[in-house]
Amino acid sequence: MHTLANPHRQAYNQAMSHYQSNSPALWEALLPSPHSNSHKYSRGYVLIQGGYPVTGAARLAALAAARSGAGITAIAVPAAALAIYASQLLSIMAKPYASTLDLYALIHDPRIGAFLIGPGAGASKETRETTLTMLQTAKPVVIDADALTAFARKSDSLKKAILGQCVLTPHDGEFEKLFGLQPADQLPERIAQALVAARQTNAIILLKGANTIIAAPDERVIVNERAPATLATAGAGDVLAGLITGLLAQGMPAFEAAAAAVWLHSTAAELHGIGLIAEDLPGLIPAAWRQLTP
Ligand SMILES: NC(=O)C1=CN([C@@H]2O[C@H](COP(=O)(O)OP(=O)(O)OC[C@H]3O[C@@H](n4cnc5c(N)ncnc54)[C@H](O)[C@@H]3O)[C@@H](O)[C@H]2O)[C@@H](O)CC1
Ligand SMILES: Nc1ncnc2c1ncn2[C@@H]1O[C@H](COP(=O)(O)OP(=O)(O)O)[C@@H](O)[C@H]1O
Repeated sequence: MHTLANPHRQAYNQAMSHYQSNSPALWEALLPSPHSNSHKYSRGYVLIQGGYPVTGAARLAALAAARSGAGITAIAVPAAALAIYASQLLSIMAKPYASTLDLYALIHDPRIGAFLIGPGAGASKETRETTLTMLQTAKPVVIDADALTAFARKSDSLKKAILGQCVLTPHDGEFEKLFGLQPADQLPERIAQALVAARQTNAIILLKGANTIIAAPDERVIVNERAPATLATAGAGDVLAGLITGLLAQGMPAFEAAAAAVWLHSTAAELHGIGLIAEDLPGLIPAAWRQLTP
């Protein structure tokens, strides 16, 4: 039995033999594109849990989801925070909820294609329960930031709850809190740990860093080695989470959606160059997309 702390030699070998460097050839054919008969709902509806008092993170994620081509992006916001969210959103909708029941009613809208929870959500019991409610729909769910921390050392309960496609997007600190193990520095060990975590949770593990590892429960691994260090800036991870969710809502499979999002994110940062802040990234996603073969 492989464990995160002690991945078996076989897991190392698998890691190194399976690992592919991120490139459009691996996922380009699965990217969504609009059709002449598309309408906004058919292009994918993203629902993001918005937090309070940390409100910027969900808005950054929402901008990225919308720029990925999702037809509708909405943020479920606590009623007390509606004015804050609405004051800086135009095409993105803020959907207020006054109670947990209201929030769960928003989550059960049959038109929703994918969920994101975590950016600015607060690492609380409420966040954990909302995550479980999203997972119960069996629709794709991206679990990021505080929603990962809300399951600190509870990755078993997460596994039991994952019914559909799910992407977990930890940085090293979040990986450690969730799985109780600090990711290794060396790439082979990191890949092996991400693979074991993917198998243990039955989710895609996207372990962020200078090299980002995307590992699937069925042993597939992609490593993104081309991210510029300017991405080490507050909110860049929130943008990435929104981008993945937007691609999932448009029907892209989770492993490829994660790899494509990481590639677009790196390319957007490269196009900007020095002085990048997270706000710059969503607007550069279309230019990054245009770098792909038409
Ligand atoms: N504009 C905004 O509203 C922003 C909100 N954010 C939100 O702020 C909350 C806290 O996010 P944090 O990422 O600070 O999470 P945490 O506060 O949970 O974890 C950060 C801790 O993990 C440690 N750590 C270890 N390896 C790390 C790594 N590779 N990268 C980052 N930290 C590492 C750090 O030393 C730090 O103590 C989240 O809800 C997040 O979404 C941030 O994303 C930044 C932008
Ligand atoms: N040194 C680095 N070089 C390249 N990319 C990096 C580096 N450090 C972090 N990144 C990327 O920047 C993003 C940071 O995300 P995250 O740590 O979640 O930040 P935040 O929570 O502030 O949004 C991730 O996509 C990560 O892969």
